[in-house]
Amino acid sequence: MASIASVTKQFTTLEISKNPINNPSRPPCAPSHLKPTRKPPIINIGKYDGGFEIDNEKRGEKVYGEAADDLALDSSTSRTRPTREWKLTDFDIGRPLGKGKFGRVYMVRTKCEPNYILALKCLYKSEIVQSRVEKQIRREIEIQQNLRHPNVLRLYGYFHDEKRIFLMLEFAGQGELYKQLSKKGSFSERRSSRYIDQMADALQYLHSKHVIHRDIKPENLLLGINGELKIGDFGWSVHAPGNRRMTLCGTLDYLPPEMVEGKEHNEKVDYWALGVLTYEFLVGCPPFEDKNSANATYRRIAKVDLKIPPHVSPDARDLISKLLKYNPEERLPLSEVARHPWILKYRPKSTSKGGSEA
Ligand SMILES: Nc1ncnc2c1ncn2[C@@H]1O[C@H](COP(=O)(O)OP(=O)(O)OP(=O)(O)O)[C@@H](O)[C@H]1O
Repeated sequence: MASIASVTKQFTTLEISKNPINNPSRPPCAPSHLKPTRKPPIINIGKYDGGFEIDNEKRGEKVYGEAADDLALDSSTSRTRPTREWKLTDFDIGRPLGKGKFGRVYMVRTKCEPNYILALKCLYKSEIVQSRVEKQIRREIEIQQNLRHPNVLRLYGYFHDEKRIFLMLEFAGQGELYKQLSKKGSFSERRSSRYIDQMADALQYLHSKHVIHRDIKPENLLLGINGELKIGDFGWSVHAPGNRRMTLCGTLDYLPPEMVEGKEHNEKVDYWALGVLTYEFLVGCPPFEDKNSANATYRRIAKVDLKIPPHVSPDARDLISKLLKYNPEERLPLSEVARHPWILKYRPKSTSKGGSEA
């Protein structure tokens, strides 16, 4: 097992080469990965000063966004280098935003002017080593740090101390999409269509960068301050320049037939997941869910045993069934998803795809 010192060394020397992620080996997924536990340890990253809420106009603070490249890592060169060294004392620590498997996420504000607000994710190195996910976390950082898209959560940089790794993330002001879906049960056709439009755009961007996400599901989606969708978790993604990968991973309900059957797969796994997501938004549960057993779900996926409830509109039904095709090559390409009547019907005329009037 790797030592904390070796993880520290990895993060000290983390640099982005021209082809950084050419060996995305991952330990075979145990069933526990397919059914993630949601009981992370409680970890403190330091003094909590009582917190602050966003009130940008009054305080003159900026929410860390597209224009905040002055604080981000400089990726203009092939070897990404920090434009400055960050440390915990550079931030005022605000309210906790949530807990993950390896640590807590806090809203923070940079002490230096202008006062940017962002999310600081703290990961304990000992937990990472214990769970043997060093490579996975490293890959997640390498991938996410190089992505720039309005519907992909930005990772501005990272720093670490002896015990912890801190990720400087774009602040997603409206929190988790999953929570809203649980609260509402399902989304309207308009809202679902707006999200799927943004997802398709983000996935097209990722695939153009040879990144396959492989773990699209509501739990991995956040919402920005204007309700725009943000893909926020790259823990299972791979950088696959022209390669097909054999490893089985992803969330059970979102696995495509080729992965269930242990076959090779490519970026079209994300097309399938987009179909599952569309269904779950509209219906409130994933299409092949079988609460009796995982095997029953696998069987339903392999047969593409798809039953769409009658309340789903014909256009949405058409899109779902064109994405949920057994043969990956027959799945509707993302460029055509963007032109599908169900997407065009709800796309605002004048605005870009970035926002969502949920
Ligand atoms: N950038 C962010 N902006 C706002 N809230 C966030 C942000 N990142 C995370 N959160 C909140 O913090 C919680 C924990 O996030 P984290 O990414 O650590 O864990 P997770 O995605 O729930 O699980 P896992 O540890 O399996 O990745 C999220 O569920 C979310 O509520």
